[in-house]
Amino acid sequence: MTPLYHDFAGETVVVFGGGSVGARKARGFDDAARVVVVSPAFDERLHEFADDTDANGGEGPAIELVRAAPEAAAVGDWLDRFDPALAVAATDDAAVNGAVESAALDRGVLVNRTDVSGERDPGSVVVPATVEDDPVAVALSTGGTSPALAKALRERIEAEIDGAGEMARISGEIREELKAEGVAPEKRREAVRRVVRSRGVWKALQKGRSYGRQEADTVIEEVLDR
Ligand SMILES: C[C@@]1(CC(=O)O)C2=NC(=C\c3[nH]c(c(CCC(=O)O)c3CC(=O)O)Cc3[nH]c(c(CC(=O)O)c3CCC(=O)O)/C=C3\N/C(=C\2)[C@@H](CCC(=O)O)[C@]3(C)CC(=O)O)/[C@H]1CCC(=O)O
Ligand SMILES: NC(=O)c1ccc[n+]([C@@H]2O[C@H](COP(=O)([O-])OP(=O)(O)OC[C@H]3O[C@@H](n4cnc5c(N)ncnc54)[C@H](O)[C@@H]3O)[C@@H](O)[C@H]2O)c1
Repeated sequence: MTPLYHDFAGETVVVFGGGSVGARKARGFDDAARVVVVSPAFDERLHEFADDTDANGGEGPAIELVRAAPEAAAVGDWLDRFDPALAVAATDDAAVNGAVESAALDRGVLVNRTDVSGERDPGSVVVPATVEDDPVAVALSTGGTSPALAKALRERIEAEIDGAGEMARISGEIREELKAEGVAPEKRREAVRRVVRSRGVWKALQKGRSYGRQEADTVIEEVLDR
C-alpha cells in the first residue's frame, strides 16, 4: 500500500450502503466531493448531513441520498450513471460489496471495500484515519490489520500536532520573506528548521498567531546574527 493525498474537488464519490459505516465514509468525503449515497435505508446522521445545504459552499446538499437497493448485477449501471472517481462498498451484503469492487475495477474507478481487510485487489484503496489542522494533514493506516489501533494512534497524534496548521503558515511565510530578502539558502534553511523545531515558538502559538510569529522572529534573528 502506498499512501497518497488525492484531490476530489469537482468529482463524485458514490457510497453503496447507508448504515453507520456508509455515513462515516460519506462525511469523510463531503468537504471536497459531490457525495451520493445509494441505499434502501439511511442512518439518521445521513438525513442530517443531507439537509445541511451550507456544507457544500451553499451549492446544494452536501450529501445526496438515493433510495434504492441495487442487486449485484445492477451495480455497474449505477456507476455508469454517476461516473464517480471513487466507489465505496459499505453495504452489509458481501455479494453487493464484491460487485461494487469488480464493477469499479472494470471501469478504472477507485474502490474502497469497507468489509474486508488484508489482501485486496489492485486498484482498491484503504481509507486511513486522519488528523487535520489545515494545511497540515496526517493520514495513518495499519495496512488494514487493526482499524482500532489506527483510531487510537490518531487520537494521540491529534494532541501532538495542535498548532501545526499555524506553524505551517508562519514558517511558509518566513521562508518566502527570507528568500525575498536574499538570505543565502543555507542560512535560510537553518532559520526555518530552527523555527519549526523551537519549543518556544510552539508554546507561543498556543497563545495566538502573533505571539508565535514574534517568538519565531527572535529565533531567526539569532540564526542570522542580526
Ligand atoms: C481508520 C478508519 C477510517 C474510516 O473508516 O473512516 C477505518 N476504520 C475505522 C474505525 C474502525 N473500524 C472498525 C472498528 C471496530 C474495531 C475493530 O474491529 O478493529 C473501528 C474502531 C472504532 O470504530 O472504534 C471495524 C472494521 N474496519 C474494517 C473492518 C473489516 C475487516 O476488518 O474485515 C472492520 C470489522 C467489521 C466487523 O468485523 O464487523 C475495515 C477497514 N477499516 C478501515 C478504516 C480500513 C483499514 C484502516 C487501517 O489500515 O488501519 C479498512 C480495512 C477498510 C476501509 O474501510 O477502508 C476508522 C478510524 C476512524 C478514526 O480515526 O476514528
Ligand atoms: N470499515 C469499517 O470501519 C467497518 C466498521 C464496521 C463494520 N464494517 C463492515 O462494513 C459493512 C457495513 O457496516 P454497517 O455497520 O454500516 O452496517 P449496517 O447494517 O448499519 O449498514 C448497511 C447498510 O447497507 C444497506 N444495504 C443493504 N443492501 C444494499 C444494497 N443492495 N445496496 C445498497 N445498500 C444496501 C442497508 O440498508 C444499510 O443501510 C459491514 O459489512 C461490516 O462488516 C466496516
